[in-house]
Amino acid sequence: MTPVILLSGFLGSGKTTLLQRLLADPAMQGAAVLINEFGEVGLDHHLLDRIDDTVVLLKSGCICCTVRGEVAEALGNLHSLRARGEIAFDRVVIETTGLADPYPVLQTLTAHPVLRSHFRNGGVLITVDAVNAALQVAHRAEAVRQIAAADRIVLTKTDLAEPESVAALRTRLARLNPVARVLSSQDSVADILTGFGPGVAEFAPLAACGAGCSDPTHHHHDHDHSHAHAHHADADGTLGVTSFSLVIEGAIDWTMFGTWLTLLLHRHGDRIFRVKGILALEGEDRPVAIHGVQHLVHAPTHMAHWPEGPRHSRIVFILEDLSPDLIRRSFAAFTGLAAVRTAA
Ligand SMILES: Nc1nc2c(ncn2[C@@H]2O[C@H](COP(=O)(O)OP(=O)(O)OP(=O)(O)O)[C@@H](O)[C@H]2O)c(=O)[nH]1
Repeated sequence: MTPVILLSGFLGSGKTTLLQRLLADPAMQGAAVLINEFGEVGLDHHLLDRIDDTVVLLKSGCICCTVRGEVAEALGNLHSLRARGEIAFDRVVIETTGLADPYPVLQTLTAHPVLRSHFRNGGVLITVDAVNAALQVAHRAEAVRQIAAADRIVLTKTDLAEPESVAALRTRLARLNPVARVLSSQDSVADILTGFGPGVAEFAPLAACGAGCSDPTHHHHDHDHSHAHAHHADADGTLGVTSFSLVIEGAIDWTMFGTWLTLLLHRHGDRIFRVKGILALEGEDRPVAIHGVQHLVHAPTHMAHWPEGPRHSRIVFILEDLSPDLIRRSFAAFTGLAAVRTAA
């Protein structure tokens, strides 16, 4: 039975960064990877820098409400390819969207008539952002569900947070999920992986079930249903959580862009869960990856090379109750650049 590790954690909490580290470890050389992102434009597979037949990008959408079938299909395909000797893998890592409830994905594994005889739950690894988690846990049930479903929690960005707030977060996490082991992204991959992969026990019983309960034994259809709709713009005009992207032709001036992004997140960060993008910057041959999470702007990083296709800047936003138009207008007014295309 091939173990399936579920890697989840709220938007921007460091899943792809951790995955990249894990995949570089010899113990994970044989891992196949499924990536699911919220929104129309997937960037994570580019940011991961590993492209082969064992990396599968699932179609956009929320893994917990729309693409369960796709997870099953993708796992089924991987299994068939391996059975025919076309690829090899000894475990699978699924990186879910930051808004996913891990439980339905695990349910897919254990309930599917075919998959259940080839794959097993290899553990739930959750990244928790030490800078933003307090806000996320207070306002987003998904963040609580992910923590409650964890076998192991990796605290990220402890290097950017005050020690007292990290200590308070650890106390909060222990209350939400007393059985998960909590490590930090500063820990070695060996420590993070110990107890993971083949041979791991089935996932631990959950404690501390409240509003964000993800205990399988407490899971009801009604709960699942309302949760699914909470991700999307409501029919009555309430915006809800929306995703859109800006595509910009031509090189961007970094100083101007950085100032715009900082001001935008300063003003609206509570309602901007995530900004990430690949930028074509003036004077740079290589693309630059940018990340923002709520009020936090991360240092930009150079990517190794451009992904295939036109070398346009692409910036993805995930917003709550904020109009994409506001972002578009603000971007155009500040930078003087109009997006050539936007996807809602
Ligand atoms: N300083 C610091 N930055 C980190 C750490 N972990 C992640 N980051 C940064 O956080 C930003 C977001 O990281 P990602 O790995 O893309 O987060 P993600 O959870 O995959 O994001 P989504 O898939 O959009 O939900 C990037 O700029 C990372 O470099 C950490 O431990 N310390």
